[in-house]
Amino acid sequence: METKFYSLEEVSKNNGKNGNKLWIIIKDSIYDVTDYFEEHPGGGDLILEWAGRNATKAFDDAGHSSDAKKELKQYKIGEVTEEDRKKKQPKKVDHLVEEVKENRRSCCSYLTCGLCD
Ligand code: HEM
Repeated sequence: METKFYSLEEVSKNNGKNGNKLWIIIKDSIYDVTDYFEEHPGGGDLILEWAGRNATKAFDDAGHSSDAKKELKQYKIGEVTEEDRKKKQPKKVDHLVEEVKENRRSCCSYLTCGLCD
């Protein structure tokens, strides 16, 4: 079967919301996990969090078994266009908020280091 190519923008529309499909990207391949995510042994939320986005790192970090990697293959529907493979996907806002909170915390600990009572 011929490989279908989708842009990151098209993938991002398939975010599982408002009746849209739920697609995720793992290593430039696109997977339609609409009918799978609720059966996911690690819980549906873990997959939902990556809906319409690149889940490669999360998938690898979870240390999936070879069976899990085999299972993944059956959901493949296409690949990211050559053009878009080089593009970085925008970070999720939640992550940025967390980063800001972290920075603020280290700022506060600096101010309350005990030297300026
Ligand atoms: C279609 C995509 C995915 C498939 C087919 C899949 C499959 C599986 C399978 C079969 C397991 C059971 C353990 C194993 O065999 O490794 C598992 C566990 C797990 N998965 Fe996934 N997974 C997918 C996506 C993801 C994503 C995107 C994440 C992101 C964080 C994730 C996180 C985890 C975690 C943390 C566990 C461990 C759960 C536990 O042991 O309690 N998975 N997954």
